[in-house]
Amino acid sequence: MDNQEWLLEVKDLKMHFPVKEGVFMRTGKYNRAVDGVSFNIAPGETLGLVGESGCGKSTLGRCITRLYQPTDGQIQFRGTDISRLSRRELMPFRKDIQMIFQDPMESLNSRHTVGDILEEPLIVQNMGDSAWRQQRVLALLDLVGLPARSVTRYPFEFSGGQRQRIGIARSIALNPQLIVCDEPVSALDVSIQSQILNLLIDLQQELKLAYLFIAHDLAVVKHISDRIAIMYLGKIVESGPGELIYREPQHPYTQSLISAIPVPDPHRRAQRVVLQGDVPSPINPPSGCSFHTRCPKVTEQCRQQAPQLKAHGSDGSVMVACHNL
Ligand SMILES: Nc1ncnc2c1ncn2[C@@H]1O[C@H](COP(=O)(O)OP(=O)(O)OP(=O)(O)O)[C@@H](O)[C@H]1O
Repeated sequence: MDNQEWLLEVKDLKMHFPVKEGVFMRTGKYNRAVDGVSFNIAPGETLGLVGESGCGKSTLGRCITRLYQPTDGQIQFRGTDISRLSRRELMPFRKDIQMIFQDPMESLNSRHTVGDILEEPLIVQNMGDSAWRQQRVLALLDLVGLPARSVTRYPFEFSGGQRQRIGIARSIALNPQLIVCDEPVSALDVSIQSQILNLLIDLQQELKLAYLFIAHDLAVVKHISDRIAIMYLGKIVESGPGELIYREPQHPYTQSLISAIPVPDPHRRAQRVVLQGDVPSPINPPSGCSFHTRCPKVTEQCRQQAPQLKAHGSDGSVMVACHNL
């Protein structure tokens, strides 16, 4: 894949939050929310990023959109490392990388009309005159399946699914190339989830978008992802083509996530991999392989030595970090 032209190349990315403790709120320890993550996304591709709550998915997404300044590592967007650019230097990239949030109510300004919300990014980026922007707002509403009369309404007047459509309309307003979708359907009713997922798939084809699609549930990313990366305690433990990850999960953690997806097949259910204990804290991650405290296949080597991602699977397209393969 060396000749591939990637849209996004993330290299050894780290985001360590200082933990303030004691009466003097001194910083001694760090929360290693993202602890050396590397992956690529091609133009128009969807990478599904899956892991339990607290594994660092949102933090990773916020680093890529540069809501956070990462502690270390690189974020190459179309060949430029944006990980350390200043606010001003980031301006030309802002329109290319957008984010959709889990809770549209929190991310949409409730005191603004939908028209104002959708026009705002166009104004910030100095795009067109007022008449052009009004047309653009109507076109955006049409793209996400909302009626033109929505422009004068406020976010609270819409249902959860409709509000997420507004969030999506805002994210595509500036014709981005990459959208970080941070659990965009997790807060929605199951019946609405597939409508929003289908909308995202349609928009991707129409607008040639690439997605980093974050979810805690493997079932949600199944239909939308070309490739999937599994994250555990700040690190990617397995990544590869979605279909292969579902069919032949290699890492014991991926196997446990796959086996937790309800299937009507009693044979599959019998193979359920149940993990012991809770996810350790990213402030004091375990030595060696950070999954070893919950792994059913743990060995002495796992306790002492952190495994590196290595190529596995029938065609070598799956990367897995496990000593026992
Ligand atoms: N702004 C912040 N300041 C300090 N610590 C943070 C901050 N944001 C996240 N963390 C910590 O970083 C770790 C990873 O959190 P993050 O929200 O990225 O995980 P997540 O996988 O997205 O989980 P969830 O699905 O619950 O949002 C957690 O331990 C969290 O407490």
